[in-house]
Amino acid sequence: GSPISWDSRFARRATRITSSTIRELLKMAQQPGMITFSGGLPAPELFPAEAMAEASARILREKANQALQYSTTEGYPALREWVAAQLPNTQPDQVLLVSGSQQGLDLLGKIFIDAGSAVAVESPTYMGALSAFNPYEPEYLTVAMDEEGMVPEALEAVLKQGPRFVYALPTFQNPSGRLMSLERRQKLVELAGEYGVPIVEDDAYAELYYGGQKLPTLYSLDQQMRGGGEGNVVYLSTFSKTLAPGLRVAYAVGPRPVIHKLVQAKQGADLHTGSLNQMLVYEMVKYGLQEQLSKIRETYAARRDVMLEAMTQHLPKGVSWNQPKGGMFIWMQLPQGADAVSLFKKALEQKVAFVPGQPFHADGSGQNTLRLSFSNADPELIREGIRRLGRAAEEELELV
Ligand SMILES: Cc1ncc(COP(=O)(O)O)c(CN[C@@H](CCCC(=O)O)C(=O)O)c1O
Repeated sequence: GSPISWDSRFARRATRITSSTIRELLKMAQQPGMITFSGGLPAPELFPAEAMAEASARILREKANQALQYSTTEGYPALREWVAAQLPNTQPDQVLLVSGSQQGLDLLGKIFIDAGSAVAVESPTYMGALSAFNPYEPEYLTVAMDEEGMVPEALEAVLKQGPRFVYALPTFQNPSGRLMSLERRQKLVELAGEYGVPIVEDDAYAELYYGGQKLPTLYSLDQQMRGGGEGNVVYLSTFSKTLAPGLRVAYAVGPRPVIHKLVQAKQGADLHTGSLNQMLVYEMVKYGLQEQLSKIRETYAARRDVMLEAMTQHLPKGVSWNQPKGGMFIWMQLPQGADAVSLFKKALEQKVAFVPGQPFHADGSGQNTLRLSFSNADPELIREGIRRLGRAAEEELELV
């Protein structure tokens, strides 16, 4: 018979499933000699591999059955308790361990989004969230930001349209690096409460702050505003940026009805998060992560400073960027009219890679923006990579 046209056989939602720009670019950046600032990858030299080797050997010697058998969807009890203890007024039965916060985003899309539902997102926002939500066919309402985060007037105009939830990254936002001010956090929680719109707080970079003190989570501000009780915020965070992303262990915390529904959705997705990996994560965090966290903060802050200095030295005028106080990313704007994808191609010729910014914009804008990750290259590579980027940018901007 005639060859099968699979495209015509896929479900309608499959047409909303496209490849992750970051993952595709990471593949292209595999070329020898390439310096890549693409993925938000932790520095591998900081993985506590030796301690993990000992801990996993001990787990397999002493608790092989629990580590290798099917386990509960909710997650490893001791780790649930540990996570609950990190957040105010939170019980273990409000915690679900997930296979990366990426799975948390997918499950949240699955339980909250119908075809055509309005979903409020920042502009720009984490493209992985858009990839997770897209198959459920939402209509995105984008909320403008300034350096302090979402602009309240823009947020209120969007909340009035009754979105299923607001997806917010208040702490060292991916991709913009922005830190939402306390005042804006309070405003967001108040307005969302007033309009009865749940908040999904993605706090992947909570611990990656370089100087300055931690600001309260939306989750805790919401608790305070309500004087305790179950709030309006589903909180996501992960062990990927502080321990190891390859373990795929993260967590969702929130009101019991939401967590219960997420558990049911997860049962149909992957039954449960890897048993051994959860037990290993618990062994690594039960005595605290302070030593690991201070190593990470010191290393990433230094790499950020080297990149910022090199950018000042090598990038042509007309290019602008932020000074992130934490996280892994520097967010750059080319002059209006310049095209970051065209620059990306010239940069590949110079053997340097980054992530063009348009895929971070749910409304398709952002053609002149790009994201650079500073976490996964040593200072010498960062200087050389930015020198190369400067050459590519000179070429690109001559044409504008
Ligand atoms: C805001 C935000 N939320 C969730 C995730 C996914 O983290 P998990 O490892 O799934 O916990 C991430 C990870 N984003 C990285 C990782 C993607 C890299 C890759 O696809 O390999 C990035 O933006 O480059 C994130 O930034």
